[in-house]
Amino acid sequence: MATDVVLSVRNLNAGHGGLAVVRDVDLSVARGQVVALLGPNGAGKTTILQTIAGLLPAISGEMLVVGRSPSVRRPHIIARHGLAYVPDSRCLFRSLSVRQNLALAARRSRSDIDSVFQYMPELGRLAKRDAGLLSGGEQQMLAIGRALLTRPTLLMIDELSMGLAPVIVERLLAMVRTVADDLGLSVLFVEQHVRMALGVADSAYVISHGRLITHGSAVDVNDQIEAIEASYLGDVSDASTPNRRTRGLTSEETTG
Ligand SMILES: Nc1ncnc2c1ncn2[C@@H]1O[C@H](COP(=O)(O)OP(=O)(O)OP(=O)(O)O)[C@@H](O)[C@H]1O
Repeated sequence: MATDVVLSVRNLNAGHGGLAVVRDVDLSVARGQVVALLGPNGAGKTTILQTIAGLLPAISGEMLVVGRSPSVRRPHIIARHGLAYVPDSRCLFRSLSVRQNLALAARRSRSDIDSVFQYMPELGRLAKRDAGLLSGGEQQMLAIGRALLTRPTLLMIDELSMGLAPVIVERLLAMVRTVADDLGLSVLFVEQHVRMALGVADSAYVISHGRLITHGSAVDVNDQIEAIEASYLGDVSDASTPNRRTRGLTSEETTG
């Protein structure tokens, strides 16, 4: 693996209970690159992230994640070596305060909690509030802040926009881009708001029914997106509000 590649996935077949839902997927993320993983519900995006994180076994294929091969027996190893994964459930300690949630993450890395507040001043003002009382956007910030305190080389975020209004998603995406640029962090994120995602990403992968249908620079994928939606992803004009999971990709034009 070239040193500037922090994630390399080749011919990945992955799924649940030995049944493949993801087939022959190739994917790579370079150091400092922000990469979007796009596709309709059920396409296999979460399965890919979970397999990369070592939470699901790969059926076949090769993966190097921050220089290591993920192992379901020891997923903490790649976490220790620089992978941070923010699942769509966010997994916060709801009865602990914002500061306590951050302190737990900062313990091992001895990171400075205040460095998170620099990027997310709202969280600083809410430091004493229980995580369970935060709004959805604030919870997502906390989940990302907590991940950043582990000083990752690669940050993976699943469904950043889950339950959030588009205006909040836009702010969070901009914040993620700024952090990536400032820290030289690589980011792989799953996002339903396609055009917003392409607005901040360097490159993107689009999957449908478990297969990669295209990838390229964000500009190139954006140029093809209408054809991609029409050919592979179905009509998005019936996409529901961004607060709900939708059948197709959510287009900002359809959600306001
Ligand atoms: N634990 C599981 N056991 C069996 N099948 C599963 C499990 N989790 C997901 N699947 C199936 O695997 C396929 C891919 O699901 P996955 O969650 O990876 O898709 P996704 O692209 O992340 O979708 P979404 O955008 O809705 O989160 C779906 O058909 C789903 O029903």
